[in-house]
Amino acid sequence: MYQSPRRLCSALLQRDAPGLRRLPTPGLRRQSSPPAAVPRPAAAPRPASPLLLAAASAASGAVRSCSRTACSMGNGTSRLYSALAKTLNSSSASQHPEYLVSPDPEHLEPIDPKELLEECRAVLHTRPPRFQRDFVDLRTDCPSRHPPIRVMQWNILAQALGEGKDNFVQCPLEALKWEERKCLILEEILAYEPDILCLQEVDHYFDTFQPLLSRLGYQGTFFPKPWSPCLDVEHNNGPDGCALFFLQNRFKLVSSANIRLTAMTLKTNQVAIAQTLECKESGRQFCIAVTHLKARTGWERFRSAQGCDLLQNLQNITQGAKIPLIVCGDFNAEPTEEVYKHFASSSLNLNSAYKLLSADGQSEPPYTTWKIRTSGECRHTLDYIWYSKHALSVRSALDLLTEEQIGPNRLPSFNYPSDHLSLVCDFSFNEEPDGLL
Ligand SMILES: NC(=O)C1=CN([C@@H]2O[C@H](COP(=O)(O)OP(=O)(O)OC[C@H]3O[C@@H](n4cnc5c(N)ncnc54)[C@H](OP(=O)(O)O)[C@@H]3O)[C@@H](O)[C@H]2O)C=CC1
Ligand SMILES: [Mg+2]
Repeated sequence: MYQSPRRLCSALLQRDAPGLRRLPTPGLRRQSSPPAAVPRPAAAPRPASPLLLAAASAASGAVRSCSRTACSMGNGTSRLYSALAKTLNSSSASQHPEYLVSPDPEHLEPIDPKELLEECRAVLHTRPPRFQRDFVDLRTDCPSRHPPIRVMQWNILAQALGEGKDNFVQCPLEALKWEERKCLILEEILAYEPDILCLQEVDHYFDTFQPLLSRLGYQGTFFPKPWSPCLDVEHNNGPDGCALFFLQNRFKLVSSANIRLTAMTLKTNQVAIAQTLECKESGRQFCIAVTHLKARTGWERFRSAQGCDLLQNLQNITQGAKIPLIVCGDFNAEPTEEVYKHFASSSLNLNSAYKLLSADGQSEPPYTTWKIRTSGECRHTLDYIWYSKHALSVRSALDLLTEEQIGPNRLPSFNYPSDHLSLVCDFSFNEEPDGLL
């Protein structure tokens, strides 16, 4: 049985990365006696229109050519609102066919994460406080010489699906307003400072996540679903898909593959991104992948086939497990499903990181998504972070929200932006991986 973890630690505080840029998150770090919720400090009121007007030019591309001289550092608020404000109507990814191409980071002015956080808080000042979650210390005996790699897995809920298709009957539409919900998503990312961010249901890549996260030092890749259901929603913002971001000061991109998953040799509507990264501190390479498998009951065999295809692709990329692997995803499958069993028994020697939060290390958490649809309450474990169990160790994992925190109306809510919880783990390389990875 899954039990509440006991070994709590403040991994946000412990996770030092000497010589590396860490994203400071004042006010979000743990206190010695953690409250159930993290209050947002009094925030400045939203700036007047001139700042929002400045946003238009930034998000429409001017930001890329805005030199330090032209945008003085003194006007940080203006620059941040420029980045935050929704000004682009990126109506479809067809406007941006080069999914792999990120703007040259040298042409993007860096954002101070603290300032971005303050901007988010200013937008969110009428919302209830965000929930407190703790990292659970899972450290094994073998200390690592290098700072851990923090990986975040999150189905952030596509804006078009949340407003148009998902039928979250207990969630008021007001709670889903993009201008505020995007700040809740950004706040969550800024709170946990992931080195690698694996997202599903991203339908605001080009106008929100790519420009902002690249200015925070991330390199991003987006692969939309070929027939995204978002496109059926009126006033959609383009297709949803998977996105993968990594911190450029920690990793070098070695190779990248956008994979359209097949099932029984047929091309499907589900995708994955797999990248080989090299750690700049240790020189060690590993593969990181993100996917979102087919949803809904009745599609179990289809998901299983998609999982087999993904495993085969990953086998090829890792040259039969010669480099370690981390696979993040919304698998849309409970641990009882065939696709889960394929991953658990694969020759790639994978383990599911969140099992380590259970007392016996063998049980998945009771839920990673919890929502109420017209059909009733849906509480499921669908999201996973798989890792090469011989080559990598999980040093800590972020605990899930409790039922009490989630509340009677479940997710999404005014406090939490998605129907899926984020999963966050700290990994380290084992110094001497035993035998085959
Ligand atoms: N124009 C065309 O020719 C085509 C259009 N399509 C469109 O795509 C859709 C199917 O695409 P596909 O990729 O297979 O989608 P999926 O069945 O995988 O689901 C799409 C999204 O719906 C969410 N979802 C899951 N269960 C429910 C539910 N009970 N009610 C509402 N939403 C739910 C899922 O969220 P989560 O993962 O969080 O559970 C997921 O993000 C079609 O319905 C159609 O709209 C598809 C093919 C061709
Ligand atoms: Mg969904």
